[in-house]
Amino acid sequence: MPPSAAADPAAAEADGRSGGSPYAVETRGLTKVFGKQRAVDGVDLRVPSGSVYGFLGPNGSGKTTTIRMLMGLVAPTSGDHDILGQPMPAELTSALHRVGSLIEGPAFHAHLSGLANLRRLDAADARSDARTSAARIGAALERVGLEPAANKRFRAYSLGMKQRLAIAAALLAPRDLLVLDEPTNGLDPQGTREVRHLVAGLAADGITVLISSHLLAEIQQICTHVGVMSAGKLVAQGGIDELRAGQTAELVVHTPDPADAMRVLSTAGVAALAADGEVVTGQPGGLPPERLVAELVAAGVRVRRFGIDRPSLEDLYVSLTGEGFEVRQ
Ligand SMILES: Nc1ncnc2c1ncn2[C@@H]1O[C@H](COP(=O)(O)OP(=O)(O)OP(=O)(O)O)[C@@H](O)[C@H]1O
Repeated sequence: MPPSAAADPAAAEADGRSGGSPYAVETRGLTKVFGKQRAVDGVDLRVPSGSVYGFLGPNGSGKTTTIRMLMGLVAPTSGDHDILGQPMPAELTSALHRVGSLIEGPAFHAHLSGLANLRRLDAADARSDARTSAARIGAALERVGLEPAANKRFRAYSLGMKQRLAIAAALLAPRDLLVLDEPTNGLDPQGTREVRHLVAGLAADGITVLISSHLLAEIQQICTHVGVMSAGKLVAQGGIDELRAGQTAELVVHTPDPADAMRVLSTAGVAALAADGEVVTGQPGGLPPERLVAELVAAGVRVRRFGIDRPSLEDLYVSLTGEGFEVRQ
């Protein structure tokens, strides 16, 4: 099942995965002030159950602080939130045993194998049942594709394998929600692909995933929803298609007759017209593109190139955060 098919809040609500709420995470006015700085400022996060929610924003925009508040690791200055339909922090214990997280990353021992590391972590968890430990560890290793390397020492793992082991540690118990803070940070392209593939698989199993990143390009292929943070505020949030559809399309005409093109296009209802050399841009009105081309040609305008571009999600991200982006596969 693709992630988008899993993102069915109604189904999640009906089967009780989110305690009757359509959201796996919902915050209301979540705020954290450090001294004079509002690191997180009135954030209303809505992570639909079954979604892969990309929590995006430049370094320092408040993602980690938000995630730490979600997981009860730091107290909000104001605001409140529910996790899997349970109010926090009142239901911290009952909600959080269904939530796996990768925030700072568990401390693994370099000289121990992946398997031995997971055994140690499982034994250290007071809630875990020793009788089912071997089966749960085996299942977690299988889920992240590390059984063939289970007996290798941690220090021999690639960066991607190390990160997959950290995700396995978060999966030692059955989870409805997985919260991953910058899981692709510092990974090479291969490691990034491994983590992306793993997250897509978990989403297909019906686990809601909240994944933060400062690089949209790294995670947008697997996200059904995104939220964009900038300077402590959530500046955009929604389904990927919905956000893309909300962007204004731009008409671009390449012509050696820019003045005539602007006159014709203006009459045809194109707004915000501008010319830069032989390139004319504007916001198309109600007329379909073929009519605009016909009007230009009929008026004797020489059209060398004509296009209507919908800005990409990257354009939206850059315009919202003022942040450049690196394209990494
Ligand atoms: N314990 C703290 N004390 C004081 N300031 C803090 C503390 N934790 C975070 N901050 C500040 O709050 C702001 C938001 O930081 P945060 O780590 O949440 O951002 P981020 O988006 O996760 O960025 P990064 O990806 O770099 O971690 C930053 O300016 C940071 O310096």
